[in-house]
Amino acid sequence: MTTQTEVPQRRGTPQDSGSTPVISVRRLWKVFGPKADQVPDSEELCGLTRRELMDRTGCTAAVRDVHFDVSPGEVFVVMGLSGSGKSTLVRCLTRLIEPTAGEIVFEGEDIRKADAARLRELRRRKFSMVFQHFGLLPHRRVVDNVAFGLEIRGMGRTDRVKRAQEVVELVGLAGYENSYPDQLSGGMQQRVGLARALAGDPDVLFFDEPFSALDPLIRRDMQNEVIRLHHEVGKTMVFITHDLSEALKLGDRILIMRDGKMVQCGTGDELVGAPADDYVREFVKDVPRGDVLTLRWIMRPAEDGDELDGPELGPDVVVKEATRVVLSADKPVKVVENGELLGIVGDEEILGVVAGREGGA
Ligand SMILES: Nc1ncnc2c1ncn2[C@@H]1O[C@H](COP(=O)(O)OP(=O)(O)OP(=O)(O)O)[C@@H](O)[C@H]1O
Repeated sequence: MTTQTEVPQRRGTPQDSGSTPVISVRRLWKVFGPKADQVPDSEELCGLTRRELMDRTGCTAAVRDVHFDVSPGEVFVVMGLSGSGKSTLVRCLTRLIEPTAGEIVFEGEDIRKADAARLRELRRRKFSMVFQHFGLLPHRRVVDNVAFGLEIRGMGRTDRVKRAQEVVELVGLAGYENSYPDQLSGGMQQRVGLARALAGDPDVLFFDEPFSALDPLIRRDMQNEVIRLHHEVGKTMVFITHDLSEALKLGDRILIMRDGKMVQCGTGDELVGAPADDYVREFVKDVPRGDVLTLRWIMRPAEDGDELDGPELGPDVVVKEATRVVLSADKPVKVVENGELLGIVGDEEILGVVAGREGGA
């Protein structure tokens, strides 16, 4: 039996692709094991598979030559199967794990050069993490868990309780301020985790498989919660998951990893419409294509004889949302961007998606 991957509606992409990246990663390596730092510099060792490298040197290359940029306000998802290097990669970004080689620039600052004091400062003020195992302090009430980071920063009690109260309300936990973690369900505990991460008003939120331990309905609620919060607070987010539907739902862009290497980095429609290889193709094969592909992927050039006075839609409209307009129009829909006619879409193209005939995967 094949299961269809659920793909809820993606929201609009907020990132401004022309802006300076918040995080910029170049040639990043993390190798565990003896003489790890020799690996990235050795053409011969770099060419080995993970298994061969382990057999030859006893080293595991968890992250291999990864590069990407994260734009301000973007939700950037790192996706891959267990052991593909997601957690190691994201922990390298905040130097919870020391990278072996490569460059990580955060808001213009070379993170690899930061000393211990600067790293502490960055972790307190600029980064926040939300983990799968919520990491709440059991003997502290919700409000004091949320205020914990502010306390460490030295904020006075009145101010930190006021701020904690605001974020408790923001994540929908008003009324539970005085509860203890073990009095809350898993989903609610993770809301406390979210509130705690937001309390210090960080520049980037890192999520390490935060919802993996939650049951599917709660998980869906929490995904929607992240989308809502993202709309409200507009934070840059880096989100690890092994779940494609979660990646497609949350991610403006998705980096797919395999064996420590990046296989493809792109928007959901790029991964589905133009998978980089068979590995990605296999990943995305059960995605309902009409939910992800946009008109850009299915339009055809206008030809002589096409009637060009039909309705207009933009190229980034998702096929599912365009279906009604296209099928009810008696002329092809024009795909127009900045006044320029890019192509047309008629019943044929829409039905092609339904039948899985359009190009790409
Ligand atoms: N401290 C370590 N020492 C040696 N090898 C490690 C260490 N941490 C991770 N690895 C190895 O690095 C590889 C990547 O691990 P990582 O935990 O980053 O993957 P992941 O994609 O996050 O997997 P999961 O979803 O299971 O957490 C794995 O082969 C893992 O065994």
